[in-house]
Amino acid sequence: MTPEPFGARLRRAMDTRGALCAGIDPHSSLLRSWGLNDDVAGLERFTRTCVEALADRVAVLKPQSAFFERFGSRGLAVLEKAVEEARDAGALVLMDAKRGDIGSTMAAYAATYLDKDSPLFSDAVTVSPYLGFGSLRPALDAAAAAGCGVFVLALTSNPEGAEVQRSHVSDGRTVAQVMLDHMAAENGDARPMGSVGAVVGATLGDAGADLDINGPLLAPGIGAQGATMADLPGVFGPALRQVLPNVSRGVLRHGPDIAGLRTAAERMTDEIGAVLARHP
Ligand SMILES: O=C(O)c1cc(=O)[nH]c(=O)n1[C@@H]1O[C@H](COP(=O)(O)O)[C@@H](O)[C@H]1O
Repeated sequence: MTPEPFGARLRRAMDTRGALCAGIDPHSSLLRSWGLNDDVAGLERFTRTCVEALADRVAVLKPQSAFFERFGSRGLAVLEKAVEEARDAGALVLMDAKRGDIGSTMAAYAATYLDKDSPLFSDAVTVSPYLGFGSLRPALDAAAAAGCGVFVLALTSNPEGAEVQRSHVSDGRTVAQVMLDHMAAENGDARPMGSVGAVVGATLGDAGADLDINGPLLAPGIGAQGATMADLPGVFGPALRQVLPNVSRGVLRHGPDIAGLRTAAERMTDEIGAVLARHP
């Protein structure tokens, strides 16, 4: 049986649970502020609390792989368990791995995150196209076959990204626009939207790019990096309904109290709902 495409699953999750992607980023400073040690036991406790508080209510959970990898195999075991439990509780899991490599190695990354028999099998994964969009082909194909998604970095939230992403290619487009055009071609006219998403920082002020890719637009940068939900219409314009705002530290700093985490996530979800209501 063909699996339901990620774009359709995400659209439903955003429409029913609200458009929020909550990050699970176990920074050592956050572990300490939660009264936990910066060790595997602290990581496990932190992660379990996030999943328990949020997986049954937010549309998407985005664990940042690096914070788990830094503890080696025992950190990865915590991540594997979190992915499984979060998916069981109804959240879509977007693995923030930002992988990008030559095609043959990309196939191994695809097998890691997008093969249903892998212990880290996730609903979607973040990838970097800056080895050339075509290098992502193994991940794009694996995602399509498994009903998964791929979020491709386009215009990142950090100020350093512009020197690469805003530079121009010979036909006058920016590098980021070339990537966005590839994403639009991948998504075609899929309904309700395609499964290839773009990452576009909420911090950008004005994206200055054509974001009409018929796919989701992951918008990190809200909260700790200074952007707010109210900035989203200015950045995304007519593509606002495709936007999936990501908040990590802005929610996590309200832990370890489960109710505190839930209230923070609900407030963020309500804020994006209010922004969408004002910009129908
Ligand atoms: O792909 C991402 O998620 C991402 C892309 C980007 O351009 N900027 C960005 O901040 N992120 C990630 O989004 C999260 C933002 O975290 P907070 O700043 O704590 O909300 C981190 O996990 C980043 O790695």
